Amino acid sequence: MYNILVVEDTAVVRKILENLIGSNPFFRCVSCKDFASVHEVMKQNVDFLAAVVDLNLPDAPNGEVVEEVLRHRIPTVVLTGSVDEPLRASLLAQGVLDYITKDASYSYRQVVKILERLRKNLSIKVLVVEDSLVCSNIMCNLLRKALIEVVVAKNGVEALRVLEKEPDIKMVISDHYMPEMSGFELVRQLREQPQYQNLTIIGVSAQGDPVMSAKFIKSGANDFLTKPFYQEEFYWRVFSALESMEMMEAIHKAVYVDVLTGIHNRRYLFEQGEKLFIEKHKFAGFGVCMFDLDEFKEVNDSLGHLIGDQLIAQFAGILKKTFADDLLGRYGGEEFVVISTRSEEALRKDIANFMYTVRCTLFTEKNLAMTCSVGVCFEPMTSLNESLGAADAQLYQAKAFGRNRVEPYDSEVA
Ligand SMILES: Nc1nc2c(ncn2[C@@H]2O[C@H](COP(=O)(O)OP(=O)(O)OP(=O)(O)O)[C@@H](O)[C@H]2O)c(=O)[nH]1
Repeated sequence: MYNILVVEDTAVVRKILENLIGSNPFFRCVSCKDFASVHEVMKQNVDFLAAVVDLNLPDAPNGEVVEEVLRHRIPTVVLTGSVDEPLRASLLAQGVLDYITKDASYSYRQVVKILERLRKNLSIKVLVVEDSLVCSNIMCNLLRKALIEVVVAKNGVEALRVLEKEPDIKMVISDHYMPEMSGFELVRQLREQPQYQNLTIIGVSAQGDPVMSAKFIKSGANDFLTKPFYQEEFYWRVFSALESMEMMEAIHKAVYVDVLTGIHNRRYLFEQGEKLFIEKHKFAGFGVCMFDLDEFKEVNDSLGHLIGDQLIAQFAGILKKTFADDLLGRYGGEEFVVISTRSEEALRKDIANFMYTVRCTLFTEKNLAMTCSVGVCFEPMTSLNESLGAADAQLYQAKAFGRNRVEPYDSEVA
């Protein structure tokens, strides 16, 4: 739960903000109606994710509250009746994150949108690639003020090294003119590699070359910024690129992830499995394993489907942990498939470990002892479907031979 400080003297506006912010399950609203109460709250050393403050309060008519909140290093969004250029410049110079005019109900939803963005930013890491220290510092400070973690590189070569070391970087903001490797070249090289297809890239360059933005976007960047830029433009371009990225992640999850277990679904398994099958000659091996819980129907029938669901999810969790380096998916109800490109020996060892773990585990709150059967196909086949069919036939054998075993029978994995 994140605390949000709301400072607003008009009761109606305060109520609207309290309702909008309070209806977000991640936020707890702490509201103050005047400057005096802000002082009191500040004495309590509460951690605030952000503050939404009215510029003019009866006991602080000249924006003193903004200064006070910023002094406590709280990211601040200012609410104001109107804003002209001198006010805008002075607010931004003070270090305000953004300002919103109270002219429509949309404004208040925009406030919540910014707060929600700040919350999500806590788990975002951005790489800034820029050879000019001044420009790099401007961008880094803006990103940090919006609670984004920042790493820096001075050119494209360094950026590639950083990205390899820190795979959790979600976005790259890159200048073009840099020694050793330019921004275009960096974008081009990144887009050639499969692991960087979903990386969000914003190109940056100074005015002067009118086709620079087109060149950046054609090389694979998602957006472009011309230096010098306004703080607002920087933030809204970065934020909207992050939102597009998150939307794509959500769509990907809806299409490819099984809701109950959180592991990949059958669609993903087949799509990725086909790719691996085509390239199987490049790998140490190609094994297809089919896992099925034994006498699982009995659990549903005696304890209900909710316990059955918990059991399936727990079972999938053990699979995920054991076969972390392989392609794993939920094939059907309580059937799971692992497609491995590791050596047969390595895969056999992990199947044996998995069987051991399942036998030692007590499942769900009912402490159920369960077993599973496994069908494995290590043989080279002419298609993925044929490999899956062979593994399925072996699974059938494992069930027929009494369950709780691996087929083809092997003393090491049984
Ligand atoms: N709770 C729950 N049950 C599921 C789900 N998907 C499939 N099932 C149930 O899984 C059970 C599978 O039963 P069977 O195919 O007879 O297999 P089994 O009882 O495990 O017996 P063997 O496989 O022969 O050892 C059925 O009762 C399905 O309704 C699910 O998502 N949640």
